[in-house]
Amino acid sequence: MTVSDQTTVLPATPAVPGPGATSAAASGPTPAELEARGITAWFGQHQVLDRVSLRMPAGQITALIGPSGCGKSTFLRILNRMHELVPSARLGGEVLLDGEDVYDPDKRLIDARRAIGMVFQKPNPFPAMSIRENVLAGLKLTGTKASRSVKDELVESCLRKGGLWAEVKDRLDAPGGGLSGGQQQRLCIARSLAIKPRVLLMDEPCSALDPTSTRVIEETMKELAREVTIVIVTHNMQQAARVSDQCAFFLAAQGTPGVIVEHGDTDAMFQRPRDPRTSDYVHGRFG
Ligand SMILES: Nc1ncnc2c1ncn2[C@@H]1O[C@H](COP(=O)(O)OP(=O)(O)OP(=O)(O)O)[C@@H](O)[C@H]1O
Repeated sequence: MTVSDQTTVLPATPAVPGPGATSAAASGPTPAELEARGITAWFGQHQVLDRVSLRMPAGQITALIGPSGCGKSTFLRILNRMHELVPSARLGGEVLLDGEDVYDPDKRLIDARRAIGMVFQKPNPFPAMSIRENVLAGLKLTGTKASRSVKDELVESCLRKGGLWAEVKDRLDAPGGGLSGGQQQRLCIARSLAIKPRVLLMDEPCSALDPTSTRVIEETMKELAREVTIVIVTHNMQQAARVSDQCAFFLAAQGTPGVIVEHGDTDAMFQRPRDPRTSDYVHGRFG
């Protein structure tokens, strides 16, 4: 996906701590396993994925890698039902969150988006809102009431988890738009965490950032993986090798939909790939 999604980040993650959430900030969410089974996807008549299956283990970081246009972002957006926002989009297959069908017609869309948050390529805080208001935006959007102390606790805990607290704790009322790009992205991560997702999807979250900010976000991701399963799309092979536990290599041969060529433990994928196409890709020989 080469465009950021300014309008859908909050509707994609609109959930909030439950009623009476006095320990909302203190109690951590539990990471969930996500499993895609036989995912096939289309935009109109254009089929972009063909029977893609992948298990993304709880509490681990799974990196989706592969050349441009092979369907990584589409796959990611299918995981939290954002694909269906595109009018021409269709899909087949199943997505299971800890064994429960994310697309079950009896389940509410909001629950899927609550459990499976998303961070986009381009940092997209609400620029005029304060840092504090940005973190709490999910609560505001859904009209959930919480006491000042609960909100304070939530703001601090999410900013700490996002690796931003030390840099902003003395200016929580300053506008989010005044932060650097890397800080804005960490603010977006904190905002996603405020609704306590069990899985966090990240679509090239560092591609607009400098190397220093990138490393800070990578450290943040590794810390977060203890409490939220992470699935990241990245074009940066070093990043995939540094942060992920598992990798899935997507490829779409000329004129055919994307498939997963190989997936598994990241070290093995980089050091002993089974498929020569994976070897060529991870060693920079194409893509
Ligand atoms: N909203 C859309 N409408 C129509 N076609 C789309 C849409 N989004 C993506 N596609 C097409 O689906 C295919 C897969 O795109 P996708 O963005 O998922 O690939 P990707 O692997 O994430 O690419 P990149 O690495 O460049 O972001 C491409 O052919 C793309 O043109």
